[in-house]
Amino acid sequence: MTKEAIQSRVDLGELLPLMEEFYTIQGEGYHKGTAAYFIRIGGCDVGCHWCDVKESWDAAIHPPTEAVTIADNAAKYSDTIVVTGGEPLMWDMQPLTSLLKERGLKVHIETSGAYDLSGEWDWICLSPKKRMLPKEEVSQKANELKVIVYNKSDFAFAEAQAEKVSKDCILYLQPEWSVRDKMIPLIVDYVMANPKWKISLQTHKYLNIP
Ligand SMILES: C[S@@+](CC[C@H](N)C(=O)[O-])C[C@H]1O[C@@H](n2cnc3c(N)ncnc32)[C@H](O)[C@@H]1O
Ligand SMILES: Nc1nc2[nH]cc(C(=O)O)c2c(=O)[nH]1
Ligand code: SF4
Ligand SMILES: [Mg+2]
Repeated sequence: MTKEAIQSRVDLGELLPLMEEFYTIQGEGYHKGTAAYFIRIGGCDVGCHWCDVKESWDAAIHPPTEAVTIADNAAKYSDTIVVTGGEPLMWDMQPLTSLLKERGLKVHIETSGAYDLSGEWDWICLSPKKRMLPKEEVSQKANELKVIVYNKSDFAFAEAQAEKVSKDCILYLQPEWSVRDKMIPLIVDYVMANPKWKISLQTHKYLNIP
């Protein structure tokens, strides 16, 4: 395929810059503890300074991979698939998610919501970022809102984001990993004072699994 042909198939979402895929336990949020196959798509320009997957940011270093190959492979491992990144919504997720749904799989996304919603999802985890606020449609359709708490100002940001989600959306505060010892006590106090929120921890890091 020529460079142009590859690019036009990436633009259609038929090829996706695949960084890695792995079978593990969902560590975070509502589905934590559930075995799931993770598909990590490269490319993100949101620029969180504490991002734990900065190697994902440059899409150009991740090979354009057939969505059908990704779906066929994922189906061998699990009935629950988590599409993450990078920022998966930078790409058209319709081809990949319809291939996963055709195979009878439950399809979840981890997203900042900074790009328009594409794809068919059984579960949307929205983790909004101040630098690039979520699109309204993603906020409205989110099943869980997972706000990362790096400093005290993130509580006010979390409340503002909670105004934009549906009434059924489950609300989580998750400590940023590098400051967890400092922020966990503040999050504990905040959740006890504001019990519409729950705590989410990156339990996979405590379990030493991917
Ligand atoms: C790496 S991101 C990829 C998906 C998407 N770009 C997003 O931010 O939602 C996956 C999840 O990890 C969270 N995350 C990333 N770095 C983190 C860190 N250092 N501490 C806690 N959570 C982090 C993100 O907020 C997001 O919920
Ligand atoms: N086990 C595990 N759970 C996760 N939940 C969200 C993750 C992500 O990076 O999107 C993640 C991850 O990287 N590993
Ligand atoms: S939006 Fe997600 S992948 Fe992008 S920098 Fe932030 S945490 Fe990392
Ligand atoms: Mg992760």
